[in-house]
Amino acid sequence: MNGLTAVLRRSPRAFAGVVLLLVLVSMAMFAPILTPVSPTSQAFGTFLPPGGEHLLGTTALGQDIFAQLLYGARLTLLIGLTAGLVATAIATTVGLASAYFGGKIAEVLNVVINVFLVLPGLPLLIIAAAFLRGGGVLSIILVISFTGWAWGARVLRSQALTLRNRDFVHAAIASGEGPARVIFAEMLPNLAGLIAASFFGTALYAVLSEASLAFLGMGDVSQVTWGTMLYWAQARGALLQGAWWWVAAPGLCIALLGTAFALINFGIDEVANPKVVHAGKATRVLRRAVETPSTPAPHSALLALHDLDAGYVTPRGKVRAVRGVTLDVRPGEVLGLAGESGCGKSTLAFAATRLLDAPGAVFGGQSILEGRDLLDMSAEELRRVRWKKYSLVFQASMNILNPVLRIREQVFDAMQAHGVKDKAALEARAKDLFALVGIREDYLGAYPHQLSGGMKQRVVIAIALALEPKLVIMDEPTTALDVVVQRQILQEIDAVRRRLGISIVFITHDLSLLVETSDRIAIMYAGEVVEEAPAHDLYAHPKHPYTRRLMSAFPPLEGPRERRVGIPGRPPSLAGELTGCPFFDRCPSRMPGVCDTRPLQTFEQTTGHPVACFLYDPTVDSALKEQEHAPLASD
Ligand SMILES: Nc1ncnc2c1ncn2[C@@H]1O[C@H](COP(=O)(O)OP(=O)(O)OP(=O)(O)O)[C@@H](O)[C@H]1O
Repeated sequence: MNGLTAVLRRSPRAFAGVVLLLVLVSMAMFAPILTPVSPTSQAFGTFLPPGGEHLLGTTALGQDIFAQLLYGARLTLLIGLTAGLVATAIATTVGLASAYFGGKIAEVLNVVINVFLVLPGLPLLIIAAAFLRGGGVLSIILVISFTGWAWGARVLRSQALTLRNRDFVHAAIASGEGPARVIFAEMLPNLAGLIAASFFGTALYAVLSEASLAFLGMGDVSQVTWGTMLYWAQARGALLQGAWWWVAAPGLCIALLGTAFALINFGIDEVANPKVVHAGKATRVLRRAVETPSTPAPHSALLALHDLDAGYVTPRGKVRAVRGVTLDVRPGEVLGLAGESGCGKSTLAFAATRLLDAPGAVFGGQSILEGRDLLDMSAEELRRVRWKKYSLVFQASMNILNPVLRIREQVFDAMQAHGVKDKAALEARAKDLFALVGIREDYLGAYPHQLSGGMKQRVVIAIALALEPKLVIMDEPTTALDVVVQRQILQEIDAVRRRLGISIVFITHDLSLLVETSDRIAIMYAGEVVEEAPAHDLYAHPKHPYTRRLMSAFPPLEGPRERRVGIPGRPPSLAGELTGCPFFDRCPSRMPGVCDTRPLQTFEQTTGHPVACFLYDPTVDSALKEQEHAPLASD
């Protein structure tokens, strides 16, 4: 309704079209009031010209043309609007299904669309009408719908294909929404303008087709429509008899109806705001969650990764971006995950939550959440647990917000997909969540483009928290925002964590930020976790040479400002097998003959502070450990 008001307010053409359509509809509705004469009554003189008793004259059989026009509007409109509706429904279903499902289903549907597109319209219409002759108005509607849906399907499919790849659709799928919900609740509102345009276009086609069929005598000529009026005028030689009014009246009405549809169509095009329809750049915020525990995980870990191996299958072979990672996330803690860009942090997050899409793949290992291996779950089990047990927030995740849905609906969506139906409960929860992440509740009624980046990111965090998952994985959730907003959001995340007692995995390359916000920190390098320790311990006593280097690359939390040094060299390629320590080439403490030849191992000198470095291997000679080396590789 709001959409219609907007179209009418902003487009004079649409306004004119709607007024014209209303006039024609009123003619049909109020026909008995507007004329006392029956359209089939033959009680008058033949071929009487317009004027006097007969406003638009009479036919060869002495019927009143004005009465025929009013009553004829009923069937003509009924056929036009119903056929438009049916054809648009077919076009929308076929177009969206083809875009959503892809693969074999799309191939079959595309063949069907293309076949209907290449079949010549009018002959097909005539053959189909001849086949269904005698079926009355219903058969005419069916014939027109059957021949008129393919163009709309093709246009909708193209637009839906671009939507299908938008992040908010990926996010909706990941958050457990089924195909019907994704198609109808997420994609369809974005296509509303196009669907409406398709409807009016098809309705116009239907009116013209009905007129053509009737004119050719293929329709039900015993009924009064504007088309059959033309048929009888032609059959009785109206123009030869000089009775132009018999042809002009229905002809003009058909033209006016066509104009009304076309004007509305233009108006929708004008108003279908590209900012809204094509809004938003990228977004990568996904929200997900996991199901109930069957057995408690070892070490009471909430999430336990065991020897997780994951990466990408490329034409040149496998990229092993995550290499045998074993890591626990404990209840209620913030686990920070840090490392240089490209070390596999995001791949780890996606693999652990089973969200790694092709060409990504999990090559082995386990990801056990409350006793259940996520990697072993069926799609349905996974759908049930995602978002309810765990959720994810990614960098620029605000782009998962659907640009044409109000924020409220999108916050509700998450909860509704997991069974919360009561409107009052949804509203109350949404308000609570907004208070939690520091947004005024009146923004629930806003559209995403009315919010700043920081607010959108908070909305996404609110959505990720909607079902109070036990674990929220945040992959650079604030990197796209300015420092002040970043800090505020991080403080709020921490407050939420304390209040709800959830665990957070916080991923960033900013180690100093992690030291401030995390309970424990794991350092990743070349796909492996090379050091893991309580945040304060890691800050005060970093053990791995890589961690030390990483630490010195960031400003200290306190004390005078100093020039920071980067880490010379580059990480190794993850495409091949790595022998020994992956940091060997860049390590100032490397021990040739040890670090580059032995399989990497983890040593735990201090409890709770394991480190994958031979400097902590008690079997290695301590004299060897004291040598410093310049890095082999340089930037
Ligand atoms: N689609 C892909 N195909 C092949 N390799 C990929 C693909 N996506 C990522 N990689 C590689 O996987 C490795 C790990 O990437 P990932 O994005 O997980 O790292 P990251 O630590 O999260 O980096 P950043 O901090 O920049 O996001 C990188 O070396 C990257 O080049």
